Amino acid sequence: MTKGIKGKVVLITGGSTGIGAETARLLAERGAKVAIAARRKDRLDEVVADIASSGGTARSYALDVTDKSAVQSVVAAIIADFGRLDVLINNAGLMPIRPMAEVNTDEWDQMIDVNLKGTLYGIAAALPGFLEQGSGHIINLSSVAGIKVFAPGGTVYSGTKFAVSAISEGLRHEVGEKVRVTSIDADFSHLRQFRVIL
Ligand SMILES: NC(=O)C1=CN([C@@H]2O[C@H](COP(=O)(O)OP(=O)(O)OC[C@H]3O[C@@H](n4cnc5c(N)ncnc54)[C@H](OP(=O)(O)O)[C@@H]3O)[C@@H](O)[C@H]2O)C=CC1
Ligand SMILES: CC(=O)[C@H](N)C(=O)O
Repeated sequence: MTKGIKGKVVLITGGSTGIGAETARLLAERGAKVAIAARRKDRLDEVVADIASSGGTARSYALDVTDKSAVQSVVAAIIADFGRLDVLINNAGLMPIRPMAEVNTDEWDQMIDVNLKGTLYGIAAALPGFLEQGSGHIINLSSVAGIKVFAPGGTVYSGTKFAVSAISEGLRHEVGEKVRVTSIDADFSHLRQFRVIL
């Protein structure tokens, strides 16, 4: 892979809002060809229109990252549309804040499905192609909550982010000679849209 982001094809999951959408705008401004994927196609299309009006290249793909075969299909569609994939940013994630004592197993499932399994499905869809082409970069959004447990309230969220950090480190050990693996321990961003606030 040549150095620099210009001309690279980058898939950003959770690109409809927040950090994903802003990253898409920034990378497109720097010359990347950006593919953004999330459930809300209308929001994705607004980001794509924004990028296009500034002269950048972007396409949107409706995607629920909890659907393993849909993640595979979107990666295949991006390769068909752009000719290749160079970078995967596993950004889709959610952080409902709630004490464990409330035992909201639906939210626990959601965080595990999106933050953890969604990240793994992204890796599963992109890694074989990256290994075959001998290059690629997988960037996983972890968190400071993946280093220090964010409790009370963010215990399960932290659990998913500890797992994302562990998987990133293990993946780097296993494939790091061919594929770059980065885990971003992001701190609080004003972009977060809190879905559940105590
Ligand atoms: N903001 C912060 O302070 C920090 C954030 N992070 C991490 O950064 C990432 C982005 O956070 P942030 O920008 O704040 O979050 P937002 O809530 O603003 O955006 C989350 C994105 O994920 C998408 N998403 C949620 N569920 C799914 C799903 N099932 N399939 C596909 N896409 C999905 C949403 O799109 P849609 O609803 O359209 O599907 C949206 O685009 C997360 O992984 C978060 O944990 C880490 C540390 C700090
Ligand atoms: C625990 C936090 O608020 C962290 N910044 C995150 O959003 O992951």
